[in-house]
Amino acid sequence: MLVKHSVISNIGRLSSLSPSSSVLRRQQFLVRTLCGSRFNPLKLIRAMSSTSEADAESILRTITPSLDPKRHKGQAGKIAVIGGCREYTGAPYFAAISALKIGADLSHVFCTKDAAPVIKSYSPELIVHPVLEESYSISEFSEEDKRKVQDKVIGEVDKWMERFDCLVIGPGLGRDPFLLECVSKIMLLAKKSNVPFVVDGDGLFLVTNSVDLVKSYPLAVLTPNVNEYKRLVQKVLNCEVDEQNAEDQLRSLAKQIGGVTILRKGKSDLISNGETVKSVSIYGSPRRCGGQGDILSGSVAVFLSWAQQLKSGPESQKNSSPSENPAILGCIAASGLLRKAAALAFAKHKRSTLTSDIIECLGESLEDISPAS
Ligand SMILES: NC(=O)C1=CN([C@@H]2O[C@H](COP(=O)(O)OP(=O)(O)OC[C@H]3O[C@@H](n4cnc5c(N)ncnc54)[C@H](OP(=O)(O)O)[C@@H]3O)[C@@H](O)[C@H]2O)[C@@H](O)CC1
Ligand SMILES: Nc1ncnc2c1ncn2[C@@H]1O[C@H](COP(=O)(O)OP(=O)(O)OP(=O)(O)O)[C@@H](O)[C@H]1O
Ligand SMILES: [Mg+2]
Repeated sequence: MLVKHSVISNIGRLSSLSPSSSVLRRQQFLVRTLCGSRFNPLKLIRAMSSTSEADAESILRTITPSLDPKRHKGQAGKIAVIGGCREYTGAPYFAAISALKIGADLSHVFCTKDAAPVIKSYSPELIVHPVLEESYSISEFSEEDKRKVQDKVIGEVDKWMERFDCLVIGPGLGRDPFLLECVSKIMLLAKKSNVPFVVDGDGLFLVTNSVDLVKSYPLAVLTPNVNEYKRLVQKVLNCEVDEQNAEDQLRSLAKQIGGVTILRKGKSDLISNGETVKSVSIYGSPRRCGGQGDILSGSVAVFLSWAQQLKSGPESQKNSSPSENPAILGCIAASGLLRKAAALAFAKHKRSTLTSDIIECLGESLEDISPAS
């Protein structure tokens, strides 16, 4: 037992973990492992050192590009949100406007015809394409005409695909079967063009039922909330969510889906691509108003694009770009910034804090970490 105690304290010194609640849970799990009959110090050391609280602020500083007058419109990011239907117009708006507020140059929304005028009315900054169709609008069509409509939808998105740095698929998409079939074809197009995509909201409903759509695509990021994560774990790992062993389960899930990046939202955000697991536990806000996940998905798209630019740009030759993969960096940066902005918005608005208030604080929060000049 003495040996076990010294192993624990040495691991404690070796690991640079900060005392977030997920880390505490993990330590409790490890102590249980230690006291159990199958004590394996090597396994324990590996487990202890594999999850760490990410330094989100330092990553934000590294990947946020400077505002160079030589750069032209588009270079700071062209994002497209695929979402917005009769029921939900707020979610795609939140994701698309957050991308602009962080610093992307252009933000598009591909939504249904009904949702488009509403989304346009929220902001003249967004480029809104009323191209998606739901079953009710084609219910009288023959199978052949339905095919034609589908081809037209895909064609409209395809015209733009190569120009986008990242897609956000799912905020306010709804679950209409015809619409989701079109969206699965849009995912195939994105993969063909090597365009990264973030899957959120109803996009995760689609992917959970057809995991092959994202399997082994390294440029896919999934951002499930509690419910969406539960459904994904049940479908892919065929078991229930294990809170006591959250990091290892997340790693297995990401690995099982072929190394996609998963950002599991919660009290602490946990991020894994099947290899490393990082956490972001910066204190955000106690308000749980709807739409904060939409800010997150739009933000991941921008930061992922910036991290990827850094990796492929001249900085990478100077060995000054971070070694971590751009999807992981994008998730850490987005989670850190959202939490900072939520804290700032809450300080100002308290109980009446809304998602729009948090969006208003994105710029100030990023400025605090990475000043424009
Ligand atoms: N303004 C807009 O247009 C917005 C539109 N949105 C869009 O809506 C679509 C559906 O997305 P979603 O998130 O509402 O669906 P889902 O995850 O099934 O949750 C549904 C229910 O699950 C529960 N629940 C949730 N969290 C929980 C927790 N931690 N722990 C326990 N239970 C929890 C809770 O149920 P309740 O407590 O009411 O029983 C909750 O109501 C999607 O397209 C999304 O993008 C949103 O982005 C918001 C802003
Ligand atoms: N219990 C919590 N404590 C602190 N922060 C949280 C908590 N739950 C979620 N968050 C933060 O809020 C953000 C949005 O997560 P949430 O679980 O609300 O997503 P969502 O349900 O998809 O939101 P949306 O309403 O946009 O669909 C995450 O980045 C996470 O950091
Ligand atoms: Mg959501």
